[in-house]
Amino acid sequence: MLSVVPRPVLVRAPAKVNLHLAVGDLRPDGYHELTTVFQALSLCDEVELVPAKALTIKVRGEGARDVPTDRRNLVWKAATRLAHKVGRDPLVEIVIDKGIPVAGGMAGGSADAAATLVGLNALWHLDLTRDELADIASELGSDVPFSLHGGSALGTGRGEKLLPVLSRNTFHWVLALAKGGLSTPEVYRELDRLRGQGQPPRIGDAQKLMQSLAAGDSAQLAALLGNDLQAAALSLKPELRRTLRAGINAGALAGIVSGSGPTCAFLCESADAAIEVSTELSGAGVCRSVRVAAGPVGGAKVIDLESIGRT
Ligand SMILES: C[C@](O)(CO)[C@H](O)COP(=O)(O)OP(=O)(O)OC[C@H]1O[C@@H](n2ccc(N)nc2=O)[C@H](O)[C@@H]1O
Ligand SMILES: Nc1ncnc2c1ncn2[C@@H]1O[C@H](COP(=O)(O)OP(=O)(O)OP(=O)(O)O)[C@@H](O)[C@H]1O
Repeated sequence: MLSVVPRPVLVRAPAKVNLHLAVGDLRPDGYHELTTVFQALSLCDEVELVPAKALTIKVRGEGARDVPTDRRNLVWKAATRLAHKVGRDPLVEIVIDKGIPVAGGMAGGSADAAATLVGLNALWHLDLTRDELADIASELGSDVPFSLHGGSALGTGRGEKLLPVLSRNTFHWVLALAKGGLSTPEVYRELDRLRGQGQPPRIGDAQKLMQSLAAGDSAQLAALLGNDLQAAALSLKPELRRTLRAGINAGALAGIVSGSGPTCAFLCESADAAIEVSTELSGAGVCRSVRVAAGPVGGAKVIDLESIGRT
């Protein structure tokens, strides 16, 4: 008897940078109230899903050795939670190809979780709406809803409540990947500690920044980038100060720690400028490696295998 080989589903999901990350007070549930403006970047993870006899996870690519392949992986949680909701067993092999730095403050695990939700929705023909997927996403992590949403968005609550933000033009970035990662909860704790000592000053509101996005003006946007977690990330990894200085010296319009760090994101005037900055920065010896990226791009989405030459 002929057995039919199941077709895999391939999903691509973007990294994010927080253009504005205003951290409010610590809530009783252990999260901080946020006002953040996210932008999804062309740096991506790819997640391939295929029916299997049991739930298994394989990881390859950027930093794969540091990613667990058991129930600690956010993808495991995404698959089991979705399967439970729809009353089936998560019998699927999931292969994650990492392009997003691990523990880099760019929502790599969240991208994979969002990709898994989108991928299983397709593989199992569930027809769940984006809103239904977003509800499950918010149970998995604060950044997961944005990884689904993509584009540019204003995030409130713990970052999971999203409103789309108008953005004109493409923005060009250089990302400086650090040696080693930072733990997100530790960075938030460090900010609370610094605030307990009366420092550092808080960034203001996001109105002007959103206007600069709507105008598509990168010079204006550069002047308005802000991240309350930056002081905490710099306190835990002081060498990032050199990285931020080196990006500016290399010709970037502005540099910022991405989310909880330690990746530093540099906004550049154009695609050509980003290539020049990346070349100079990689020669400066202030980071593990550099990447060029553009944003905004869309959220987690299924890739047509034929469109990439796979039949
Ligand atoms: C730094 C950011 O990437 C900015 O977008 C996010 O706030 C982090 O989002 P995430 O990695 O999805 O984080 P979660 O998995 O939801 O939370 C991990 C931990 O980070 C801290 N956390 C996270 C989000 C938030 N609004 N306040 C917090 O204090 C909490 O200690 C929490 O236990
Ligand atoms: N699919 C995954 N990819 C990467 N890390 C994962 C994954 N699942 C679990 N982890 C664990 O989570 C930790 C943080 O990973 P991740 O790459 O998501 O951090 P991050 O990009 O800093 O997240 P964020 O920006 O959302 O705070 C890693 O150290 C790793 O052990």
